[in-house]
Amino acid sequence: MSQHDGFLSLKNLQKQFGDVKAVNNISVDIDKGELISFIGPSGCGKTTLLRIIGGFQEHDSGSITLDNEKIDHLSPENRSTGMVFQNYALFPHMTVYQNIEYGLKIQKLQKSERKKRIEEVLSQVQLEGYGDRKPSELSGGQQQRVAIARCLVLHPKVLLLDEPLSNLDAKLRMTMREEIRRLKEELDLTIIFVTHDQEEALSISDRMIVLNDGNIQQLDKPDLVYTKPQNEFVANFVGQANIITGSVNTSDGSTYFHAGEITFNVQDADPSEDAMAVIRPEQIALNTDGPIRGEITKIVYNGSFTRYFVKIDEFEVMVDTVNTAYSLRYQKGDRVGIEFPDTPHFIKKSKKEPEKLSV
Ligand SMILES: Nc1ncnc2c1ncn2[C@@H]1O[C@H](COP(=O)(O)OP(=O)(O)OP(=O)(O)O)[C@@H](O)[C@H]1O
Repeated sequence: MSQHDGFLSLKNLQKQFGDVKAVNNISVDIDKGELISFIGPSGCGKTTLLRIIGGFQEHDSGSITLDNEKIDHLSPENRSTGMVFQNYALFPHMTVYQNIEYGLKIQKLQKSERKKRIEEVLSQVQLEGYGDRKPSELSGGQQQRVAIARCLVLHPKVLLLDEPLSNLDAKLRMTMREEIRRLKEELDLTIIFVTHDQEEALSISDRMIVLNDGNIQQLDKPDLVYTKPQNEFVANFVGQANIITGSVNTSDGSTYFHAGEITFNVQDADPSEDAMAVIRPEQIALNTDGPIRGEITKIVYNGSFTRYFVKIDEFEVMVDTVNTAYSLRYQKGDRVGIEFPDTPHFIKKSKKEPEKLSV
């Protein structure tokens, strides 16, 4: 094994359905105890990739190793991977206890050992005392915990979660994110977490894999995906971005980026390239007397912050301002000064026109 092989190692995984390359030559090394999310728009291949790892979908080529063992040829039950499905897939006629016991019976564990393990896992997911209930007598969040408990009780090496929180309301989603992080820390679990929700991926992951059309667009820690997106797709899919296209040139030994009235001093850009500056809405400030001026064309109130759309020459930028008791409020039609960050993040201009994405 090379020193780069991870606890879970995916090598050149490939899966094609007809003409669609659902998973296109994906290689990733995942560490033990790491929570890694697969994120991307509908149809980008995240569920297919997860199902391949869990053994529910055959791949065309490539290999998977887990804890130094090649697992490609093993059936799902023999892989030491536990999959939690989006709809939980609990048996409705069985109690919580029986649902969790099911896999242990298949493994032919003795009754006393089963009881010990079930009590332990019910405590881990904070459902002590719920063993006799049927799934229909539980809230969505509690059903989710049972689904996770049913996997954990089998002591999997990797937990595979397919959009696990999508059926829960916004508040419960936040609680369950913390619960999943707590379980990961307490049990040193390795978790793969599929979601299309960028905010969820940013807040729960140790690292995230942004996918599009079966390809990895970026694999990084959440803060780097957000602050240093590798391309226009990532900049648009994870968070909201002002993407300003400009020209790069050199004068007096320094390299500059120009877009209309806006000029940035750029350290690393290649002067021969068209570049794009990626500026998050909260990185721009509005003031009353700055030199770069624009007009407010639209205002969207979001509770904790207000988003202003500001037209400067031929382009428009989004600006988010936190709503404090002291923040200035502007009106539609106001002329304002616009303060850009000193050093925005630059990406190379995409060769093809980006797809329009709804996020
Ligand atoms: N069994 C199948 N037969 C044919 N095509 C499939 C099959 N499963 C997936 N696909 C196609 O493969 C691509 C990736 O699908 P996949 O379900 O992995 O995407 P996803 O990112 O999980 O999407 P979603 O968020 O909508 O679940 C899509 O174009 C999909 O239509």
